[in-house]
Amino acid sequence: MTAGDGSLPAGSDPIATPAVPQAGLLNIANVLTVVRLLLVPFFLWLLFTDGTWWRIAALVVFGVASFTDRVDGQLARSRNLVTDFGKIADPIADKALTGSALVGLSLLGDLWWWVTIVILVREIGITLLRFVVIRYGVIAASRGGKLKTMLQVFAIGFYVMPGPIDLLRWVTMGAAVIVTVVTGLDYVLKAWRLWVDGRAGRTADGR
Ligand SMILES: O=P(O)(O)OC[C@H](O)CO
Repeated sequence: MTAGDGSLPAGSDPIATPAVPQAGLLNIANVLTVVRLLLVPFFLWLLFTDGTWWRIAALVVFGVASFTDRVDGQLARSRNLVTDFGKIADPIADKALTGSALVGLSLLGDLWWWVTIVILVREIGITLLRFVVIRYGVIAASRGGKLKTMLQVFAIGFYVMPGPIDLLRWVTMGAAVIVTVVTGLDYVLKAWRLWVDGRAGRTADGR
């Protein structure tokens, strides 16, 4: 979505009124989203390299990439830099980062596969569901969805972090899985309501 269409209000002086700034594709929020995507293969390379210091390096890269997720959203909203590209690329970049980390950890034997599969099914399923109901409305990220992302990031961080912190790993990942499933079901309910209301609206219009 652009910041505006750049047109001037009726009757306004085109010389005295400054042009409405438009959010270009190449803005700081989108650049951070792309940086996050580019960090994914670098993170995986570090994760699969044997040794404690490589693990710490992977943790740092994962932390930086996750931090860009917080910053780009805030910048986009506060500086009116929301674009269609950002709306689509931002959640994809989030899910590429957490999804690849989960698959990487399971491939290394550090994380149970069922955890990775449950989270991936929810994330991919809800992303597809959003596209299916888009003609009836947008299912925006809920507070629960944001909490879910935060819990996933901390849980993955603890799994990447070297050291005897298994209890911390299990507790945070357990919480992440529960919130992931519950928010997924909540989105399914929202999608169902949108679908039913949308179809009812279309029938009432006679279309
Ligand atoms: O649960 P979702 O799919 O709405 O994702 C939430 C976002 O990652 C929050 O930034």
